[in-house]
Amino acid sequence: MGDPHPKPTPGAPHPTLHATGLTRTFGRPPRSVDALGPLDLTVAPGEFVCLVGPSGCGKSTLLRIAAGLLRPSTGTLEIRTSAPRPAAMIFQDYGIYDWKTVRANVRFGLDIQRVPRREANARADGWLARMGLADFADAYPATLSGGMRQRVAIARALAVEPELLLMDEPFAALDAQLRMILQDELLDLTQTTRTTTLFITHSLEEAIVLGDRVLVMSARPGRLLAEHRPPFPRPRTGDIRSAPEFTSLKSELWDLLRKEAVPA
Ligand SMILES: Nc1ncnc2c1ncn2[C@@H]1O[C@H](COP(=O)(O)OP(=O)(O)OP(=O)(O)O)[C@@H](O)[C@H]1O
Repeated sequence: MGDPHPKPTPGAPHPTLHATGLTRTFGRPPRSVDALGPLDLTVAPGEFVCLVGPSGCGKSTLLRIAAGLLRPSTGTLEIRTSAPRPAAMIFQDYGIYDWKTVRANVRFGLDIQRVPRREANARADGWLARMGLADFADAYPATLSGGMRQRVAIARALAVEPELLLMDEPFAALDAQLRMILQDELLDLTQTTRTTTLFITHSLEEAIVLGDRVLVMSARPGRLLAEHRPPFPRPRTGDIRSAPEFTSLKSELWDLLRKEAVPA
């Protein structure tokens, strides 16, 4: 495996994430499972890339490799950052700590980075305010709704000002209405911060609303089948959901996905 965090060449333009010939197999023959690839992927700085694909096609595997939680079987995945800023990952199960207050949860990554407490609290409070959670800084997560907990997880990930945001179905467990609200919030946030994002979802609507590019993966082992650029200029808002181009792109993507989703 290549060094996932190589030193950038000064002044050289570079993609933030670059995967080449990436594969991952789990287990040993005869019981091995080819989960992913081969797959080549480049995500440019500031780009928001959405990945859709049938269940079990290796999406989470790709994200875990990108997060440095899993090694590829072959190929390389490089993440180039211009500053020692981390990649932040949000899983669909939120991963927030019930025994910490909301503020302490949001401050978590900053504490690891040894940001002084006063500054860390101020940054955490700033993100809580942006996520509409200012009044809940001293509350414990158990007292929050699912959507509020998810916003805490997003605030925690963004508080470290990651150069790369890795999101694995972050809104999957939410009801449709809340999901739409959080999509719009994320759209607004990432268009302001220009955070490079790799976002996994089962929802084609979500992918089209959020993505500069929507990549469609094949059934396992997941390879890239197609790439679409939703034809909506930025900054965009959730209003694009009612555009005719939105509906036609959605049905085009669904046609592709339906062929892959049918079990062999
Ligand atoms: N640790 C593991 N050991 C063995 N097999 C694994 C492991 N992790 C994933 N797999 C297998 O690899 C394949 C891809 O899994 P992965 O979770 O990446 O898919 P996915 O596209 O994220 O699925 P979903 O959309 O259902 O969340 C699946 O067949 C899964 O069973």
